[in-house]
Amino acid sequence: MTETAWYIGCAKEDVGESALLTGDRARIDRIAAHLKEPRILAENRGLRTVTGLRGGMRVTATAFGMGGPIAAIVLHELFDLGVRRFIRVGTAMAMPPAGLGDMLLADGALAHDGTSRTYAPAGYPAVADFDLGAALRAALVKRALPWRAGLFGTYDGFYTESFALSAGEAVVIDKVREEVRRLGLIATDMETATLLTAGRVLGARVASLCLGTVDGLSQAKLDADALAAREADMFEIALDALAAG
Ligand SMILES: O=P(O)(O)O[C@H]1O[C@H](CO)[C@@H](O)[C@H]1O
Ligand SMILES: O=c1cc[nH]c(=O)[nH]1
Repeated sequence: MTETAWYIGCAKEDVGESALLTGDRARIDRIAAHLKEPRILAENRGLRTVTGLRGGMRVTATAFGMGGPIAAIVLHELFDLGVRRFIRVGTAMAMPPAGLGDMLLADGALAHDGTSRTYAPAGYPAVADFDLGAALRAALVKRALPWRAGLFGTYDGFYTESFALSAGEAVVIDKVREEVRRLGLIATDMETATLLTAGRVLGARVASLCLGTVDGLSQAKLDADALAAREADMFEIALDALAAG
């Protein structure tokens, strides 16, 4: 009997050597449109996976939902199945000088999450793979799109550390925001540091490219048309980088 990974439900022969990791499961079908001969694989708990071809190379894309714990489970299972290169493609809150609609490339990230600490002690650097980062930079430069590279911050608490729904929450979140600005972080999300850390410790090469969909100061959101257009660019850039790097 073929052995399948516990949560993502895929077997070794289902996956490629490289993978895109993203939050929203609906993105998997949209990523499939950028691949040749895409095959949607098992879906369990909303963890949807597709494998297809890009320039002759087999590429897998899996959606993890939201948050570091489940993102690490997905990366860990794909690693166990033989995947060795990962690019997170997702959305993030952009902090000035980065702005709404910018492509945001993580050189590394502040690991303010809990899951990173289960892979490595505090102080362990969450750093992107150099070659994948260089390939992403080259793919970004080729396109006339606004982009920034720098450090991300990864936080577990969406409504407690990132996005305020009330004036009381805004007071607390403003303190996080002050720290983010003081440290010169260009973006915050919920998984980049987790994936960079877990991947590095396991022996995988990991990078993260996100679209700035929320303005860190005003909490304004990128409109749906711009998001759809930029998301397609982000998939192309990540897939080009995997082909090159
Ligand atoms: O767009 P994705 O990949 O889901 O990433 C971001 O979106 C979710 C929160 O808005 C979190 O998962 C965050 O990191
Ligand atoms: O504001 C945002 C947007 C995307 N992802 C986040 O983690 N925060």
